Amino acid sequence: MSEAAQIGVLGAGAWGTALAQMLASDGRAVRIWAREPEVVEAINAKHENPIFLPNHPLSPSIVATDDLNSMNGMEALLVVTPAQHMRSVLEQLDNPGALILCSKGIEVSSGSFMLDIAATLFPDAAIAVLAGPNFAHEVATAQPAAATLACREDALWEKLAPMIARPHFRPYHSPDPVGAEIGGAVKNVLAIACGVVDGLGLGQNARAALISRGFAEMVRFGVACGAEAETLSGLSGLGDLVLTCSSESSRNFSFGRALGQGQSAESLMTGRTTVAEGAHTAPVLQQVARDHGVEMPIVDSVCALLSGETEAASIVTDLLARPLGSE
Ligand SMILES: NC(=O)C1=CN([C@@H]2O[C@H](COP(=O)(O)OP(=O)(O)OC[C@H]3O[C@@H](n4cnc5c(N)ncnc54)[C@H](O)[C@@H]3O)[C@@H](O)[C@H]2O)C=CC1
Ligand SMILES: O=C(CO)COP(=O)(O)O
Repeated sequence: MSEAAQIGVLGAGAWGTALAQMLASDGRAVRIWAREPEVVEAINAKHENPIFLPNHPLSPSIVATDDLNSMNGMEALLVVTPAQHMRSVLEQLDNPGALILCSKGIEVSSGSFMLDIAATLFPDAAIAVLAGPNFAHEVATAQPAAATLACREDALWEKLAPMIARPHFRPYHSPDPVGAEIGGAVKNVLAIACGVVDGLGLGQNARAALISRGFAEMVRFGVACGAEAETLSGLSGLGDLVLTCSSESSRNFSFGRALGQGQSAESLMTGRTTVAEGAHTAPVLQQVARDHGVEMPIVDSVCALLSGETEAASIVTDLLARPLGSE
């Protein structure tokens, strides 16, 4: 029997489950909250999560629960719900300990970043952001990965880093949680655009151009929202952008690819159990960017495609037809 868990994971989708497995890879006790009773049952009885992370055996030191109350009072709690559900889940806690935000998105109903939601709900809590180029299935199989663990206070980094670091998972400190979370939220929308280009068969040059110009949008937006440009050049910004824009393992890239191949956004969203965060974030990102006076033409194109206002083929023509200017 292992000791009581000091670290918890809120949300047992692919990423929450993979993080729990990474944390438990040295036998440490980890408690994970799952929304679905069948996920709780499968993790506890069979040490697997066939719904959200199939074919990955899990450590028996991971204990799942459907009781949110039992997630209070832990030393650290990784928050890994989809962005649109983070508020409603966190609202049910009253004393969650240090929060490590791992969701990548902007709340549609309020235009809020995850950091702002968590800080409003728990003004006294220590809050960090964990973000980087990290596909769940690779982290779950202990393939090497690195991520940004961003928090303003050095003391919090010193407390959390040894709780999170494992031989195959290396966190790097950043003092800029705003930048770390913006990189993760924006890259999902840009990955949809890269998927569209792939689905249309437009080639590698076009994709590299989109990644570079998308990164310029990310930096403009981030800096306008108070991020450091340096953070956006790191793991949680450029690193995650490159990963997500280059692989069919990305749900956002695959979503965009299907759009590029002619499927509608509506049909791709219907009945979906896994999350393509960029599809939710795109319109609210566009709005927040406009509020800050920031131009994001690639994000605008993704929004037009998602709303059915334009077709996949014409978004690329429209981008190429923009007035010529400096890089
Ligand atoms: N999968 C990955 O490789 C990575 C995912 N992320 C981020 O982690 C977050 C979670 O994504 P995944 O774990 O991949 O999810 P997933 O797509 O594997 O699973 C969907 C999740 O949504 C939850 N859910 C559905 N309806 C809900 C509701 N009403 N209230 C609360 N939860 C609800 C389900 O319980 C499940 O945990 C996202 O923001 C994603 O961008 C970050 C890094 C890597
Ligand atoms: O955030 C991720 C990798 O860092 C996962 O990307 P997708 O949500 O597009 O699968």
